[in-house]
Amino acid sequence: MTDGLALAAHGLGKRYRATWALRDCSFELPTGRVAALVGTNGAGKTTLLTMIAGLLQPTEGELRLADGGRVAFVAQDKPLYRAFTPLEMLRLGAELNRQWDQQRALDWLSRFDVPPRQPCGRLSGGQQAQVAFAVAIGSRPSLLVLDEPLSDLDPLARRAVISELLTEVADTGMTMLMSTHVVAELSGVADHLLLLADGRLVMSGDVDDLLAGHRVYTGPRSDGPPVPGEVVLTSHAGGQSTFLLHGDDPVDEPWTSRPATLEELVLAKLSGDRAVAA
Ligand SMILES: Nc1ncnc2c1ncn2[C@@H]1O[C@H](COP(=O)(O)OP(=O)(O)OP(=O)(O)O)[C@@H](O)[C@H]1O
Repeated sequence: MTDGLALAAHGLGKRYRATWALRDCSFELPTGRVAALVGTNGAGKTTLLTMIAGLLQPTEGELRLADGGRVAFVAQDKPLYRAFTPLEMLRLGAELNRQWDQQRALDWLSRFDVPPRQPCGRLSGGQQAQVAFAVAIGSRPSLLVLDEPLSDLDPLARRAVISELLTEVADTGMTMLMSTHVVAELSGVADHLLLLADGRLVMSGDVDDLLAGHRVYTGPRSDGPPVPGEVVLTSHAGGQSTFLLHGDDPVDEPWTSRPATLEELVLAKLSGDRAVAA
Protein backbone atom coordinates (compact mmCIF):
# COMPACT_ATOMS: atom_id res chain seq x y z
CA MET A 1 0.00 0.00 0.00
CA THR A 2 1.35 3.41 -0.98
CA ASP A 3 2.09 5.82 1.86
CA GLY A 4 -0.52 8.45 2.51
CA LEU A 5 -3.47 6.38 1.34
CA ALA A 6 -6.27 5.24 3.63
CA LEU A 7 -7.81 3.06 0.96
CA ALA A 8 -7.22 1.95 -2.61
CA ALA A 9 -9.43 -0.07 -4.98
CA HIS A 10 -8.27 -1.65 -8.19
CA GLY A 11 -10.65 -3.21 -10.71
CA LEU A 12 -13.14 -3.86 -7.93
CA GLY A 13 -16.39 -5.57 -8.87
CA LYS A 14 -19.33 -7.31 -7.23
CA ARG A 15 -21.88 -9.53 -8.93
CA TYR A 16 -25.10 -10.72 -7.33
CA ARG A 17 -26.08 -13.82 -9.35
CA ALA A 18 -26.26 -12.53 -12.95
CA THR A 19 -26.24 -8.82 -12.09
CA TRP A 20 -23.12 -6.72 -11.65
CA ALA A 21 -23.80 -4.19 -8.86
CA LEU A 22 -20.32 -2.68 -9.26
CA ARG A 23 -17.73 -3.04 -12.03
CA ASP A 24 -14.21 -1.79 -12.85
CA CYS A 25 -14.01 0.39 -9.77
CA SER A 26 -10.54 1.86 -9.19
CA PHE A 27 -9.70 4.78 -6.95
CA GLU A 28 -7.36 6.01 -4.23
CA LEU A 29 -8.47 7.78 -1.07
CA PRO A 30 -5.72 9.77 0.70
CA THR A 31 -5.52 9.73 4.49
CA GLY A 32 -7.35 12.41 6.45
CA ARG A 33 -9.84 13.19 3.71
CA VAL A 34 -13.59 13.67 4.00
CA ALA A 35 -14.89 11.79 1.00
CA ALA A 36 -18.43 11.76 -0.32
CA LEU A 37 -19.76 8.76 -2.21
CA VAL A 38 -22.58 10.01 -4.40
CA GLY A 39 -24.78 8.11 -6.80
CA THR A 40 -28.31 7.49 -7.94
CA ASN A 41 -30.50 4.82 -6.33
CA GLY A 42 -29.08 1.38 -7.01
CA ALA A 43 -25.75 2.78 -8.25
CA GLY A 44 -23.79 0.44 -5.99
CA LYS A 45 -22.95 2.69 -3.03
CA THR A 46 -24.00 0.27 -0.27
CA THR A 47 -22.31 -2.58 -2.12
CA LEU A 48 -19.01 -0.66 -2.25
CA LEU A 49 -19.18 0.50 1.38
CA THR A 50 -20.08 -3.00 2.63
CA MET A 51 -17.03 -4.42 0.83
CA ILE A 52 -14.82 -1.71 2.35
CA ALA A 53 -16.22 -2.64 5.78
CA GLY A 54 -15.16 -6.25 5.10
CA LEU A 55 -18.73 -7.57 5.32
CA LEU A 56 -18.99 -8.55 1.65
CA GLN A 57 -16.40 -10.27 -0.56
CA PRO A 58 -15.61 -8.70 -3.95
CA THR A 59 -16.28 -10.88 -6.99
CA GLU A 60 -13.22 -9.44 -8.71
CA GLY A 61 -10.50 -6.89 -8.16
CA GLU A 62 -8.78 -5.77 -5.05
CA LEU A 63 -9.38 -3.46 -2.11
CA ARG A 64 -6.50 -2.40 0.12
CA LEU A 65 -6.57 -0.62 3.45
CA ALA A 66 -3.65 1.24 4.98
CA ASP A 67 -1.44 -1.04 7.08
CA GLY A 68 -2.96 -1.37 10.54
CA GLY A 69 -6.05 0.51 9.38
CA ARG A 70 -9.22 0.05 11.43
CA VAL A 71 -12.60 0.53 9.77
CA ALA A 72 -15.79 1.47 11.60
CA PHE A 73 -18.97 1.11 9.57
CA VAL A 74 -22.33 2.69 10.31
CA ALA A 75 -24.78 0.83 8.07
CA GLN A 76 -27.89 2.39 6.57
CA ASP A 77 -30.25 0.47 8.88
CA LYS A 78 -28.07 1.16 11.99
CA PRO A 79 -28.52 -2.26 13.65
CA LEU A 80 -28.66 -2.02 17.44
CA TYR A 81 -29.77 -4.51 20.08
CA ARG A 82 -33.22 -3.18 20.88
CA ALA A 83 -33.18 -4.40 24.50
CA PHE A 84 -29.78 -2.82 25.18
CA THR A 85 -29.49 0.70 26.51
CA PRO A 86 -27.01 3.12 24.85
CA LEU A 87 -24.64 2.57 27.81
CA GLU A 88 -24.84 -1.20 27.27
CA MET A 89 -24.13 -0.68 23.55
CA LEU A 90 -20.99 1.23 24.54
CA ARG A 91 -19.98 -1.58 26.91
CA LEU A 92 -20.35 -4.02 24.03
CA GLY A 93 -18.27 -1.68 21.85
CA ALA A 94 -15.56 -1.63 24.52
CA GLU A 95 -15.50 -5.42 24.64
CA LEU A 96 -15.39 -5.86 20.87
CA ASN A 97 -12.71 -3.25 20.14
CA ARG A 98 -9.13 -3.48 21.27
CA GLN A 99 -8.86 0.29 21.10
CA TRP A 100 -11.80 2.05 22.68
CA ASP A 101 -12.33 5.65 23.74
CA GLN A 102 -15.19 5.59 26.24
CA GLN A 103 -15.06 9.33 26.85
CA ARG A 104 -15.49 10.19 23.16
CA ALA A 105 -18.43 7.80 22.91
CA LEU A 106 -20.08 9.21 26.07
CA ASP A 107 -19.48 12.78 24.90
CA TRP A 108 -21.28 12.00 21.64
CA LEU A 109 -24.34 10.66 23.50
CA SER A 110 -24.55 13.69 25.79
CA ARG A 111 -23.85 16.16 22.95
CA PHE A 112 -27.00 14.85 21.23
CA ASP A 113 -29.11 14.38 24.41
CA VAL A 114 -29.52 10.63 23.98
CA PRO A 115 -31.07 9.10 27.15
CA PRO A 116 -28.26 6.71 28.15
CA ARG A 117 -30.41 4.26 30.14
CA GLN A 118 -33.41 3.82 27.86
CA PRO A 119 -33.54 0.65 25.73
CA CYS A 120 -32.52 1.39 22.13
CA GLY A 121 -35.82 -0.10 20.91
CA ARG A 122 -37.64 2.79 22.60
CA LEU A 123 -35.43 5.55 21.17
CA SER A 124 -36.40 7.62 18.13
CA GLY A 125 -34.80 6.83 14.76
CA GLY A 126 -32.56 9.88 15.12
CA GLN A 127 -31.49 8.90 18.65
CA GLN A 128 -30.73 5.35 17.47
CA ALA A 129 -28.54 6.84 14.74
CA GLN A 130 -26.66 8.82 17.42
CA VAL A 131 -26.00 5.61 19.39
CA ALA A 132 -24.56 4.03 16.23
CA PHE A 133 -22.32 7.10 15.70
CA ALA A 134 -21.18 6.99 19.36
CA VAL A 135 -20.17 3.32 19.05
CA ALA A 136 -18.35 4.00 15.76
CA ILE A 137 -16.49 7.02 17.16
CA GLY A 138 -15.62 5.14 20.37
CA SER A 139 -13.89 2.42 18.35
CA ARG A 140 -11.27 4.98 17.24
CA PRO A 141 -11.30 4.05 13.56
CA SER A 142 -8.68 5.20 11.09
CA LEU A 143 -11.40 5.00 8.41
CA LEU A 144 -15.01 5.82 9.30
CA VAL A 145 -17.46 4.54 6.70
CA LEU A 146 -21.01 5.87 6.85
CA ASP A 147 -23.87 4.71 4.63
CA GLU A 148 -26.46 7.50 4.30
CA PRO A 149 -25.59 8.76 7.81
CA LEU A 150 -27.96 11.70 7.79
CA SER A 151 -31.12 10.04 6.54
CA ASP A 152 -32.74 9.63 9.99
CA LEU A 153 -31.89 13.12 11.19
CA ASP A 154 -33.74 16.42 11.11
CA PRO A 155 -32.05 19.37 9.37
CA LEU A 156 -30.61 20.82 12.61
CA ALA A 157 -29.24 17.46 13.73
CA ARG A 158 -27.80 16.87 10.24
CA ARG A 159 -25.79 20.04 10.47
CA ALA A 160 -24.66 19.32 14.04
CA VAL A 161 -23.60 15.75 13.18
CA ILE A 162 -21.60 16.91 10.17
CA SER A 163 -19.88 19.52 12.28
CA GLU A 164 -19.04 16.98 15.03
CA LEU A 165 -17.74 14.50 12.45
CA LEU A 166 -15.50 17.15 10.89
CA THR A 167 -14.16 17.92 14.37
CA GLU A 168 -13.39 14.21 14.87
CA VAL A 169 -11.53 14.17 11.54
CA ALA A 170 -9.51 17.25 12.55
CA ASP A 171 -8.79 15.92 16.09
CA THR A 172 -7.88 12.35 15.23
CA GLY A 173 -6.64 12.49 11.63
CA MET A 174 -9.09 9.76 10.64
CA THR A 175 -10.42 9.45 7.09
CA MET A 176 -14.15 9.56 6.50
CA LEU A 177 -16.14 8.15 3.61
CA MET A 178 -19.87 8.74 3.55
CA SER A 179 -22.55 8.03 1.02
CA THR A 180 -25.26 10.57 0.46
CA HIS A 181 -28.03 11.63 -1.91
CA VAL A 182 -28.04 15.17 -0.59
CA VAL A 183 -25.52 16.80 -2.88
CA ALA A 184 -26.37 20.28 -1.58
CA GLU A 185 -24.98 19.32 1.84
CA LEU A 186 -21.55 18.43 0.47
CA SER A 187 -20.29 21.91 -0.20
CA GLY A 188 -17.70 22.88 2.41
CA VAL A 189 -17.81 19.35 3.85
CA ALA A 190 -16.38 16.90 1.34
CA ASP A 191 -12.89 17.51 -0.04
CA HIS A 192 -12.89 14.29 -2.04
CA LEU A 193 -15.56 12.80 -4.27
CA LEU A 194 -16.47 9.36 -5.59
CA LEU A 195 -19.35 9.45 -8.05
CA LEU A 196 -21.12 6.24 -9.05
CA ALA A 197 -23.68 5.70 -11.79
CA ASP A 198 -25.11 2.28 -12.69
CA GLY A 199 -22.33 0.42 -10.95
CA ARG A 200 -19.52 2.41 -12.59
CA LEU A 201 -17.27 5.04 -11.07
CA VAL A 202 -17.83 8.05 -13.35
CA MET A 203 -15.73 10.60 -11.47
CA SER A 204 -13.36 10.52 -8.51
CA GLY A 205 -10.70 12.69 -6.97
CA ASP A 206 -9.96 15.86 -5.07
CA VAL A 207 -12.95 18.22 -5.19
CA ASP A 208 -10.88 21.31 -6.04
CA ASP A 209 -9.11 19.44 -8.85
CA LEU A 210 -12.42 18.20 -10.24
CA LEU A 211 -13.97 21.67 -10.16
CA ALA A 212 -10.94 23.36 -11.71
CA GLY A 213 -11.63 24.41 -15.25
CA HIS A 214 -15.39 23.90 -15.03
CA ARG A 215 -17.41 27.07 -15.62
CA VAL A 216 -21.06 27.91 -16.14
CA TYR A 217 -21.79 30.21 -19.12
CA THR A 218 -25.14 31.98 -19.37
CA GLY A 219 -26.39 34.08 -22.28
CA PRO A 220 -29.00 34.42 -25.00
CA ARG A 221 -30.65 31.26 -26.26
CA SER A 222 -28.17 29.40 -28.42
CA ASP A 223 -27.61 25.89 -29.77
CA GLY A 224 -23.97 25.79 -28.73
CA PRO A 225 -21.69 27.36 -26.12
CA PRO A 226 -20.04 30.76 -26.73
CA VAL A 227 -16.50 29.38 -26.20
CA PRO A 228 -14.81 26.06 -26.99
CA GLY A 229 -14.76 23.27 -24.40
CA GLU A 230 -16.41 19.96 -23.51
CA VAL A 231 -20.11 20.56 -22.84
CA VAL A 232 -21.01 18.81 -19.59
CA LEU A 233 -24.58 20.07 -19.37
CA THR A 234 -26.88 22.25 -21.45
CA SER A 235 -30.09 23.90 -20.31
CA HIS A 236 -32.47 26.31 -21.99
CA ALA A 237 -35.06 28.40 -20.16
CA GLY A 238 -37.13 31.03 -21.94
CA GLY A 239 -34.75 33.13 -24.02
CA GLN A 240 -31.70 32.03 -22.08
CA SER A 241 -29.19 29.21 -22.47
CA THR A 242 -26.79 27.87 -19.86
CA PHE A 243 -23.80 25.63 -20.58
CA LEU A 244 -21.62 23.89 -18.02
CA LEU A 245 -18.29 23.53 -19.79
CA HIS A 246 -14.99 21.90 -19.11
CA GLY A 247 -13.07 24.91 -20.32
CA ASP A 248 -12.43 28.33 -18.85
CA ASP A 249 -12.03 30.76 -21.75
CA PRO A 250 -13.15 34.36 -21.12
CA VAL A 251 -16.43 35.32 -22.74
CA ASP A 252 -17.80 38.55 -24.28
CA GLU A 253 -21.02 40.40 -23.39
CA PRO A 254 -23.90 39.61 -23.25
CA TRP A 255 -22.58 36.24 -22.02
CA THR A 256 -21.46 35.88 -18.42
CA SER A 257 -19.53 33.08 -16.74
CA ARG A 258 -18.81 31.89 -13.20
CA PRO A 259 -17.11 28.86 -11.58
CA ALA A 260 -19.27 25.73 -11.37
CA THR A 261 -20.34 24.46 -7.94
CA LEU A 262 -19.81 20.88 -6.79
CA GLU A 263 -23.56 20.32 -6.82
CA GLU A 264 -23.80 21.47 -10.45
CA LEU A 265 -20.91 19.27 -11.53
CA VAL A 266 -22.32 16.20 -9.77
CA LEU A 267 -25.82 16.69 -11.14
CA ALA A 268 -24.41 17.30 -14.61
CA LYS A 269 -22.29 14.14 -14.54
CA LEU A 270 -25.22 12.08 -13.23
CA SER A 271 -27.56 13.29 -15.94
CA GLY A 272 -24.91 12.88 -18.65
CA ASP A 273 -24.55 15.47 -21.36
CA ARG A 274 -28.23 15.38 -22.22
CA ALA A 275 -29.87 18.75 -22.70
CA VAL A 276 -32.25 19.56 -19.86
CA ALA A 277 -35.06 22.06 -19.92
CA ALA A 278 -34.76 24.27 -16.84
N1 LIG B 1 -28.20 -8.87 -1.87
C1 LIG B 1 -28.44 -8.52 -3.14
N2 LIG B 1 -28.84 -9.44 -4.04
C2 LIG B 1 -29.07 -9.11 -5.33
N3 LIG B 1 -28.93 -7.85 -5.83
C3 LIG B 1 -28.54 -6.89 -4.97
C4 LIG B 1 -28.28 -7.16 -3.59
N4 LIG B 1 -27.90 -6.02 -2.99
C5 LIG B 1 -27.93 -5.05 -3.95
N5 LIG B 1 -28.30 -5.58 -5.13
C6 LIG B 1 -28.42 -4.86 -6.41
O1 LIG B 1 -27.17 -4.23 -6.67
C7 LIG B 1 -27.35 -2.92 -7.18
C8 LIG B 1 -26.65 -1.89 -6.28
O2 LIG B 1 -27.30 -1.85 -5.02
P1 LIG B 1 -26.79 -0.95 -3.82
O3 LIG B 1 -27.68 -1.22 -2.65
O4 LIG B 1 -25.33 -1.18 -3.65
O5 LIG B 1 -27.05 0.52 -4.41
P2 LIG B 1 -27.11 1.94 -3.66
O6 LIG B 1 -26.35 2.88 -4.53
O7 LIG B 1 -26.65 1.80 -2.25
O8 LIG B 1 -28.65 2.29 -3.72
P3 LIG B 1 -29.57 3.24 -2.77
O9 LIG B 1 -29.11 4.64 -2.99
O10 LIG B 1 -30.93 3.00 -3.35
O11 LIG B 1 -29.41 2.75 -1.36
C9 LIG B 1 -28.85 -2.72 -7.30
O12 LIG B 1 -29.23 -3.02 -8.62
C10 LIG B 1 -29.42 -3.72 -6.34
O13 LIG B 1 -30.70 -4.15 -6.77
